Formats: sequence, structure tokens, C-alpha cells
Amino acid sequence: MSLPGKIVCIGAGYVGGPTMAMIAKNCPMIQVTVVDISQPRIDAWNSDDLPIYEPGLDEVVKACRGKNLFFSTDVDTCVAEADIIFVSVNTPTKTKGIGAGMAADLTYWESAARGIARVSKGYKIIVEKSTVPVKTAEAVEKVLTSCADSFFTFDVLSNPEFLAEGTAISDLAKPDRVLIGGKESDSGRKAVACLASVYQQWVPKENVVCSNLWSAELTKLAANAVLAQRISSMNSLSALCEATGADVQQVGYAIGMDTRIGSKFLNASVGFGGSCFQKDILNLVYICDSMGLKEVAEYWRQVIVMNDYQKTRFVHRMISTMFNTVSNKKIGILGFAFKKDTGDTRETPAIDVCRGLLTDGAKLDIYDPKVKEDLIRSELQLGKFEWDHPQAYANRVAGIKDESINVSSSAMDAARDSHGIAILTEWDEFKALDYEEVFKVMVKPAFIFDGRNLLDHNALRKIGFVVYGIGKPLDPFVTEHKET
Ligand SMILES: NC(=O)c1ccc[n+]([C@@H]2O[C@H](COP(=O)([O-])OP(=O)(O)OC[C@H]3O[C@@H](n4cnc5c(N)ncnc54)[C@H](O)[C@@H]3O)[C@@H](O)[C@H]2O)c1
Ligand SMILES: O=c1ccn([C@@H]2O[C@H](COP(=O)(O)OP(=O)(O)O[C@H]3O[C@H](CO)[C@@H](O)[C@H](O)[C@H]3O)[C@@H](O)[C@H]2O)c(=O)[nH]1
Repeated sequence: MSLPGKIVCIGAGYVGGPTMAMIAKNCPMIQVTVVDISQPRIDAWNSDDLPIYEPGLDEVVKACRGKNLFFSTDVDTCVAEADIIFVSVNTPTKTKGIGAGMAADLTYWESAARGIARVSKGYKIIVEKSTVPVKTAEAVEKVLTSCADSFFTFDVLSNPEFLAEGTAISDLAKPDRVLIGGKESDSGRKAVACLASVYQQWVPKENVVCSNLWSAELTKLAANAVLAQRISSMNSLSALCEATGADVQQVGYAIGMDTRIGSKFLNASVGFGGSCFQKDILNLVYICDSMGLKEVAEYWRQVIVMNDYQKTRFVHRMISTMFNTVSNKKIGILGFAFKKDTGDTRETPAIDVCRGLLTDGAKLDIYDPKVKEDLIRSELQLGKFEWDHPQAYANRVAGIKDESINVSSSAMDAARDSHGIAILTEWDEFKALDYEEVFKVMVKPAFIFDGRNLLDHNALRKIGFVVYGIGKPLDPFVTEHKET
């Protein structure tokens, strides 16, 4: 199967940028262009300060940019010239209308498809890279057939992306699998083989899996649902551990040794975040509901219910431990990103925890090594699901007062004069802090609420801290959690 000459990707985001950089790196004979409607984003991709932080990304981009990797806002020309068009635009949760708060908003997808139809001639392969509801390929096909020139022929493939942020480059370099779904027709099979040949430049053949279109679309939602379900399962057990004196890390370790279960994704936490898990599960629940599968919808909905419960539980635990009031108390928030090694704050549990504390009158001092002050402030003011809608920054949430929030440039500054510290992201640098010094600068009793079970709790207790860890036996000082 001959390789394509030119690939374009519509959407220069967390997926489009790194994925295309990896294709460019491994396929020097292919010209890869990433296009976007956002001029600032493209400018950043063309600069030394890339728009996203991802370990190893700078090196890959710098090695290929200007050779066979390009970033451009000239969407029409690049699409017209490409043999394969990846579509990696955002597919956020709808904020209004039918399915608001649940269904995927396909506005950006449809607009990309109409753009392709407008400028395309000859034969092209259109690849769904965005996470989309099952049967989106059918809708895309209808848009392309009704809007395009009669000289345009195409195949639509589903090639969902499974990279995780923070490890995107290593995930892309050695993916567990690459999944390609296509139509079971001659043309569909050829298109699948063509895309597979691109990945096979660096991914072993046996790791490139082919399926029908609908299986590939559903697999993406299912994979995220199952991963998130494991975390919610452990988080539910963490509440039981605290009630019984069991230790969720010991439980997770022992069940993970069962090879049928496996050890990954069993860490209880303050809650899962990120742009995908909640959005994709809500989408799955909406699809099940739409198909009349109420019990199935309810089953998956519980994964989100448990995640929300965990974030609320953490805030309640903090407040009840600090003598049932945080009013006017300074609290240091260490970590705002949804996980370490990323500056991404989309759906980070820190938003809900911070809002919960602010509602109870706390003064927050927030530090994250990779998240800038403006982003922290706007995240705390945006309505639910609005982060992925470009127009949303105009509609700030009323009631969050800027003066209740300070953003510091070091963990020590955030901790100074605080009554308590909450660890909300598992950044390595929080493990290396000098906690003797931290203890000295805090108000006593000094509380640490470890939302990631990152620190050595016994060592902290020896210094004098009162410590709460998710799902860990309770410090005698920590009051029993009571729902209010
Ligand atoms: N972030 C992840 O780790 C991840 C992983 C796997 C899958 N996904 C899925 O991939 C998709 C993209 O996610 P992301 O995190 O990269 O989003 P993102 O918001 O970072 O990037 C999307 C980009 O698409 C651009 N865009 C929107 N409409 C456009 C159009 N018509 N023409 C050109 N550009 C357009 C936006 O300006 C934006 O820069 C989503 O469906 C997401 O669910 C994300
Ligand atoms: O044991 C665990 C593992 C993760 N998390 C949290 O879960 C969230 C998601 O983490 P992770 O899955 O590592 O990052 P994402 O970048 O959101 O990646 C997920 O979502 C992507 C977008 O769909 C998929 O491509 C990936 O396969 C899938 O792992 C983060 O808040 C983590 O802190 C836990 O609380 N406990």
C-alpha cells in the first residue's frame, strides 16, 4: 500500500498537535500540516513557546517543523491539497438545547466537514480523530455527499486517539494499540489499509487493530468509561476505608496483583478530571438514554455521580476537620492542573474543591507549576461545560470574588500563613518540599489534606501536621465526616 503524500489535520489542539508531530517524525516522506481557525494557537505552534506543555513535545516539533511539519491557518488550501484529512476539533458537551449537559456538541465537527466539502475534489480519506458519538461517520458522510462537488469521492474512517496528557509523546511513540474503523467495502478496506500503512512506519503491525466504523467510534467512549469506572470504584471504596480503618492503597495494591484486574488506574484520588472522562461518559449515557436503554444509562451515570461525591466529600472533610469553619481562613492549594505534567485545567477537580471552599468563605492561595494565573482565575469563574466553548469567556460566573483568590509563584508562598494545605495535583515537586519549613510558616494546628496520597503521612505527623489522606485510616485529630 503506497503512503499518502500529504496529510492535513484540522484542529491544532492537545490531540492534533502532538499526533501530527509524531506522524511527521516517523514518516519523513509525508508532508504533514496542522491547521486551525485560531491564529494565536497557530502562532504559538510556530514559536518557541508551544501552546501546550507536554514532556518531549518541544523536541519532536523542533526536529520536524519547517521540514515536513507545518502549522497554518490557511485551512482551505491545505485541505484541498491533502490526501488524508484528520479532523481533531473539539467536541464539547452541549451547554444548551436538546441534550444540554449530556450530549456532544458537533457544531465544530459539522463546520469542519462543510469546509472539507466546499474545497475538495478527487478522492480523499477523512479520519475522525475527535471523540464523537456512535454513528457520527454517517452524519459526516451525509454532509459531504450533499454539499460537495460531484467530482469529490471519499471514505470516512474512525481512528480514535487514546493518548493521555502528560504522557502524550510516549503514548504516541508506543501505543498499546491503534484502532482504525472503516466500512466493509472495497474502498473502505483500501482506505483502512492506507491509514494503517502510515502508523506501521513505527507501530508494530499486530498493534494496529481494524474494526467496523461503529465499533471504533464506540470503543473510544467505552475505553474512557471503563478507565473512569475503575477510579470511581476505588473512590467509592476510599469512603468505606475511612469509615472502617482500612487503607485504600493497601486494598488497591492487593486487588491489582490479580492479573485479571491489573494494577493500573486503581489510585483513589480527590476525583478524576480532564477534558475527556466526564464528557465522554455523559455522551455515552446520553446515547443509551436516546436508545431507551435506561438501566445501561443509569449504570454509567453512577461513575460521574461517584466522582462528584468524592470532590464534595473532600471539601466537607476539610471544613469539618478545620473545626467546621474555613471562613476567612487562608488555605494553600497545591496543584490546579487535572494531573501532573500538564498545564491543562479542563474539568480539574481543583475547580470544584476551590469553589466549595470559597463558598464557605475561605481565602485561597493557589500554586501550580504549569498553570498561569489568568487561567486559574477564569476557570473559577466559568460555568460548567463552558470551558470548551470559545464564546464562554464572556459569561463569567457571578459571585466568585477575585480578592478571595491569590495565585502564588511557589508552594512555600501558598503555604505561608495558611491554616491548611490541600494537595490537588500529584506534581513531583510537592514530594520534595521541605515540610519542616512549611510547618514553621503555617498557622497551628497545621493541616494537610492530601487529595492524591502523594506524601509520607507518618513523616508529616512526626513534624506536627494533622494529616488527612484519601481512603487512609483517619488521624485521631480528624473528625468523623458528616454530610451536612
Ligand atoms: N485532550 C486529550 O487528551 C484527548 C485525547 C483523546 C481524544 N481527545 C478528543 O480529541 C478532540 C480534540 O481534543 P483537544 O483536546 O485536542 O481539543 P482542543 O480544544 O485542544 O483543540 C481543538 C482545536 O480545534 C480548533 N477548531 C475548532 N473548529 C475548527 C474548524 N472548523 N477548523 C479549524 N480548526 C477548528 C479549535 O480552534 C482548537 O484549537 C476532542 O474530541 C477530544 O474529546 C482528546
Ligand atoms: O488511578 C488513577 C488514574 C487517574 N486518575 C485521574 O484521572 C484523570 C484522568 O487521567 P488520565 O486518564 O491519565 O489522563 P487523560 O489525559 O484524561 O487521559 C484519558 O482521556 C484521554 C482522552 O479521551 C484518553 O485518550 C486516555 O486514554 C485516557 O487515559 C486525572 O485527573 C487523574 O489524576 C486517578 O484519579 N486515579
